[in-house]
Amino acid sequence: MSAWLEWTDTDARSWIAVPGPHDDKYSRGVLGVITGSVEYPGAAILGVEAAHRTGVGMVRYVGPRFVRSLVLARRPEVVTQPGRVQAWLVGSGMDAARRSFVLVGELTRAISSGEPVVVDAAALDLVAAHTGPTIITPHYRELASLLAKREIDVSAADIAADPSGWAVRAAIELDVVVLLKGASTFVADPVGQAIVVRAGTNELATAGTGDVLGGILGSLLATHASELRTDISLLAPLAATAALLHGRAAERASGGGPIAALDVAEALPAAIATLTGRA
Ligand SMILES: NC(=O)C1=CN([C@@H]2O[C@H](COP(=O)(O)OP(=O)(O)OC[C@H]3O[C@@H](n4cnc5c(N)ncnc54)[C@H](O)[C@@H]3O)[C@@H](O)[C@H]2O)[C@@H](O)CC1
Ligand SMILES: Nc1ncnc2c1ncn2[C@@H]1O[C@H](COP(=O)(O)OP(=O)(O)O)[C@@H](O)[C@H]1O
Repeated sequence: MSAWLEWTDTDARSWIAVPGPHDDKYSRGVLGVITGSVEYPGAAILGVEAAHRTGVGMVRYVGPRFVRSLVLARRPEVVTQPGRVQAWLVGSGMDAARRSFVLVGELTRAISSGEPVVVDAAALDLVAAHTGPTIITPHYRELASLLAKREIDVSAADIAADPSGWAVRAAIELDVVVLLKGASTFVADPVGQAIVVRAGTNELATAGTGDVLGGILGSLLATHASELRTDISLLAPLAATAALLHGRAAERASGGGPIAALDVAEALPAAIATLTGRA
């Protein structure tokens, strides 16, 4: 039985990298992104927007060609040339049933690159290829189908009834950090770290907010890539920090009213300024 640490603003503060005078775009970290598809291009835009607004040296978007032009139309600062990256975000906004052979190869190469990686949505079934620091970001249905592929008979309803227990079980079973999404977010790693994040608003129950979370987390991994190389235990607090930041940005965007996912991404800079005491 894990003892769950409730993550606070004070905990999260020190996990957000603030650039200094000696930083440049490469020293801050480059996030490689393979997300979006003809079916779900918006997920790529949401993740890229959130990554930029969390603070990162560069976003290198190398997802499907059709999506690149849409991402560039929204964010001209995105680089679409392949090249070195310090972390990856893969899988949001894709349909596993429609992945091409080439795309599966690209996703697998990123997951097995040894760099820190966030594996979301339609790349979850490829997670066994991981070789470096890896976080998966399923919701209940996604975790249920991922575990079913490993012959663990569990439904989304079972996971909803015991999300903390299933987060721990999945982290051990898959040997990765699990960030299990829901009204509360449970982060578990294979060696017993267990963190719950309750920041946010129920208004987050709207399409695309998970894609925004992926971008936030990718950004935090890219900006901590050198520390992660020597200490994989940093993944869980970074994941919890991403969820807390996501929640605080959502509260700010909502102000008590409804939100759309892009509003959450746009509220990130102000949420970070407050959290890091620079507001
Ligand atoms: N703007 C975008 O491009 C967005 C893209 N998204 C992407 O969409 C893909 C699928 O994500 P999901 O979380 O939906 O995947 P899930 O596989 O969890 O959900 C799909 C299932 O939801 C159920 N469902 C569909 N419509 C329903 C309805 N009207 N009422 C009740 N149940 C219904 C069906 O059983 C369906 O098989 C992911 O790749 C995700 O990243 C989502 O994040 C939403 C926003
Ligand atoms: N009722 C809720 N209250 C608070 N947060 C929620 C609620 N429902 C979902 N969330 C959060 O919203 C996000 C939804 O992500 P996800 O299910 O992947 O949606 P999408 O695939 O549409 O992006 C997650 O961060 C999750 O923790």
